Amino acid sequence: KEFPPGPRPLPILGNLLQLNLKNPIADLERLAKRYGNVYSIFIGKRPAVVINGLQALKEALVTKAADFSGRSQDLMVNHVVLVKANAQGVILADYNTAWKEQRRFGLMTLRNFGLGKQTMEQNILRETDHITQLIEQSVGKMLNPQLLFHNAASNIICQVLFARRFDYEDEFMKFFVGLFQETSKIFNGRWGMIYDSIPIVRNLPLPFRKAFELFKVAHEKRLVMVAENKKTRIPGKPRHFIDSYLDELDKRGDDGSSFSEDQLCAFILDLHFAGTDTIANTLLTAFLYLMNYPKIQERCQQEIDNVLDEKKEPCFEDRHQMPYVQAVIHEIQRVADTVPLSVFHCTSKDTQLMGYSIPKGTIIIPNLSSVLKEEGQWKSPHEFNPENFLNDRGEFVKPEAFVPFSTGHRMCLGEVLARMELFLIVVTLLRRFKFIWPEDAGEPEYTPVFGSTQTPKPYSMKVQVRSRRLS
Ligand code: HEM
Repeated sequence: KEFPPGPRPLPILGNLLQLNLKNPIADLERLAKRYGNVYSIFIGKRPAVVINGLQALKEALVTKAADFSGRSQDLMVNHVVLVKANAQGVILADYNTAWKEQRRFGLMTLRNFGLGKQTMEQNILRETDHITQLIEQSVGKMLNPQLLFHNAASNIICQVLFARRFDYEDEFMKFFVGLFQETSKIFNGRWGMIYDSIPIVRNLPLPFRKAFELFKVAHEKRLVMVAENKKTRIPGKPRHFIDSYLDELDKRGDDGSSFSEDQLCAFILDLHFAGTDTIANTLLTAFLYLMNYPKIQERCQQEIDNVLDEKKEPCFEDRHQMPYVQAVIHEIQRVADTVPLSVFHCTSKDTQLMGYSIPKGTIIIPNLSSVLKEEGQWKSPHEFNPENFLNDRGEFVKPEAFVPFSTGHRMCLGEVLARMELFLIVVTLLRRFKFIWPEDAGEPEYTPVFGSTQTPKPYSMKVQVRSRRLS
């Protein structure tokens, strides 16, 4: 059995020059046409296997999850995270007991702080009320929503982590939102690929140093946050994620487990990062499309008005009465393609995939983007069309190829929170406002800016009030 085929690598550079480093998605698609759904590329000297299409993705991440759920430990992103913290958190932790312990704790704590309960919905609605007020102030003017959604998403996850929200002008808020926006474009972007491919350039003063500097400052800020929190904490009475983690640390003492304050700092940065940039970029995509497909926007508004009627605000349960809105939100996530190459995985043992041999330690690139627009899986793979999620009776259905959160053991830990946020924010804003693409804005640009998370190119919107506030 052979290693997957792929373009011939150059010494030292690997396949660096054969990929458009600004946005390699089209090149990865071209290579799949030439070499098939499982092929190899070289990141410098290191082999990586790119997995395309649902069948191969499922075989790797679900059927053979135990072999394919590791994380490479020597990419730029690992070095950046480790620059100060002595721990990898959960996103970058390898597939081992430490990751399992941290992930289980994370899921349980998210549940305790309101997932599936009213508290989380209330937090989301409160933040949505805040952005509603800011949008109201922009009626009749041009509004750039770029920071608005990042600030809102950041505050929602901050409620879980610290039980507090920040003013949008607060330095803490501005620093972290800026950090997420900037570094998410460096990691899988051109400079990240150069760093990963050519080790001798790593100490040069190139743009990737910025990520190291920002993460150093981020770590200092986390330490202050944890220290301040300790002053007011009452053991056994957790108010938020940090308290719960410190309680767990007390309980475990020196039991040799993976729980530590370094881990805590890395974990809260993971959740804050993953919970902000993904949601904000999906919301930016949502309103870009809704403005440019006004009929779809109106149909959503009709359904929302019918279901909510005189109800003051929506709740997550309302989604079951709103199949069209559900279909639209899922279609937005499909075209938003927010995390196109997932987080890279790594094989944890010698294994096989679709008949090929893949040795332990090989970087695995799950090309989620390829599945989200795979022909044969969708009614309209290359168009924005909510029918992709509706059956003949107009009921909401979710095809198996809907994998924006990935699949298998490493699947997104924040999926439920993300779905709740997207539904409550989109429904609340569409109920209250009509969003209009400005006449002088020209043709919309749908191709996003590539990165570990993708962002729509900046745009402005016009807003009209369409319903009164209910009390
Ligand atoms: C639209 C929103 C979101 C999308 C599209 C998304 C997507 C993803 C993807 C593709 C992965 C990688 C999975 C893999 O390695 O196979 C991931 C991992 C992760 N996500 Fe999300 N995510 C979203 C929101 C969130 C939120 C709100 C949180 C925080 C509560 C979060 C926390 C995480 C964490 C902690 C991981 C790492 C899981 C692990 O390695 O075990 N995500 N997400």
